[in-house]
Amino acid sequence: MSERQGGFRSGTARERGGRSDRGGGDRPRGGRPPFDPARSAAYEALLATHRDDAYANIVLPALLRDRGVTGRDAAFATELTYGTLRHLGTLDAIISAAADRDVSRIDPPARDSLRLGAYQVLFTRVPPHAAVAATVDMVHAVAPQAAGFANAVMRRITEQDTDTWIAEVSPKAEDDAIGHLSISLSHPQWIVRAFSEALGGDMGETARLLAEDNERPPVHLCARPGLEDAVDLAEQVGGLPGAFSPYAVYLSGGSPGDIEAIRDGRAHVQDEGSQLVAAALAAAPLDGSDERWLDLCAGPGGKAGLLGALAALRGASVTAVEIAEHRARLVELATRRLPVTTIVADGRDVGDNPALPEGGFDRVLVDAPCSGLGSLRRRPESRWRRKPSDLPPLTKLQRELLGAAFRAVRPGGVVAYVTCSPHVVETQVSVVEAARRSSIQMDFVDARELLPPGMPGLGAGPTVQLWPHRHGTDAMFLAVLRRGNE
Ligand SMILES: C[S@@+](CC[C@H](N)C(=O)[O-])C[C@H]1O[C@@H](n2cnc3c(N)ncnc32)[C@H](O)[C@@H]1O
Repeated sequence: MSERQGGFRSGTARERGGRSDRGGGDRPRGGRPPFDPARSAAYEALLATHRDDAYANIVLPALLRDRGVTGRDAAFATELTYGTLRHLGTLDAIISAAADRDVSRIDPPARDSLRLGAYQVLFTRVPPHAAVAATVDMVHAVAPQAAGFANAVMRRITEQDTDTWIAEVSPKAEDDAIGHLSISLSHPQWIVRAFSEALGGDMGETARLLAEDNERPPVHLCARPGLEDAVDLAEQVGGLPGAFSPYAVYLSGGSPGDIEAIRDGRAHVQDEGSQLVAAALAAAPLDGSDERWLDLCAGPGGKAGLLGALAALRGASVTAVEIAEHRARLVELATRRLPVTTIVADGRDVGDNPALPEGGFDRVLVDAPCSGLGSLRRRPESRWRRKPSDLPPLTKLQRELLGAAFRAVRPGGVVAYVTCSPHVVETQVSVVEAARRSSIQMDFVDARELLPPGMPGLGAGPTVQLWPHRHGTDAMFLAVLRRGNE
């Protein structure tokens, strides 16, 4: 990468004689700007997310690995990258005010350096003088002509605390509640509007949700029923059993890949909400046969792993359908030694594909492709990448897949419709529309009764919306429908 594109010179930070202290350090003799490995990795990762549309959670670990950045430096790089991406809306508003020009008019290399610098000053404990020095050094390296400008902007940013800046750059809540939350809690306006609609217009609760999206997400494990016990697993990993799912364990640190139970297929990584909605399908009461389960959108296989373990306990089996070949392979890996058959197919081909006969299944899961607005805390850049125009093709697909699920389930059998999005267009509207358009009679089952007793904040039913700020889970939506006995 050339200097003009904003990349650092080749070689690792250490090779270039950089320092790894978080304060940015002194300029080394010889006048060459210092680099520290954490900040340079964060800078490159940030650049890649908008230059190459990269995913931070893929590009950053690769950068850290390639450069041999580990331990505290790796943790700091991760905090800088993810934190800057999550708070980008707030940071850009403050940088624009401090620079007296819109961020879109600042060259990308200087802009990304300023974003990282402003994040350190406003949202971390890095001493402001160290954040300023490190940012100016970074700009010296990636956009030397802008070093004086960056110095002035950074110094202005340190002149006020975070709350004062936010009050200055965001509209007043009483004048523009959506605009206020959008800037102060760093989400695009259309997403704030969608969340507030799903929360019945409660702006206080919307603010709590947005704030939760800006936190580092927890890692949840699923102890596969019949193979591992959640309390035992919690002890093994030094974590805590989950609050709601009987299979959940909250991991407090360390890498899931190092856990023996995960390596040998007794457990897997899965958000607790995702566990709850998959288990709800298995919990729905059923008259008659209960042997053939179908997961119509299975990749990468989190829910198929849990359903497969539950099916094994009951002598049932799961057909896992996935349209993308590489994701189907992930399902196969995730369900080894479980009674799960994975097929690469279009889930809408029920009745045309011999593996997907009409009326051939007792329980069907549609974990539909969706906007993913319910897991923004896990994908820090995605709130800026998603657009309202993504929704129409997704909702069309959701309704078609649901229609196929209605055909696939036998009379008296149950269908669970799940999204990792709380957007009402993808949740309530999709499910009601699909039921209305289908010639098959489908009746809502109260999904609240299929979740662990005593779970708070489940609303008035029959569908359920889980929330990060209420339940500590991703914002999973669940509707359960039973096919009429024609
Ligand atoms: C939300 S993800 C499913 C997550 C999965 N159930 C889990 O828990 O790991 C949706 C999946 O549906 C797949 N998909 C999209 N269109 C499909 C179709 N027409 N038929 C089958 N699968 C489809 C996507 O490739 C994606 O892997």
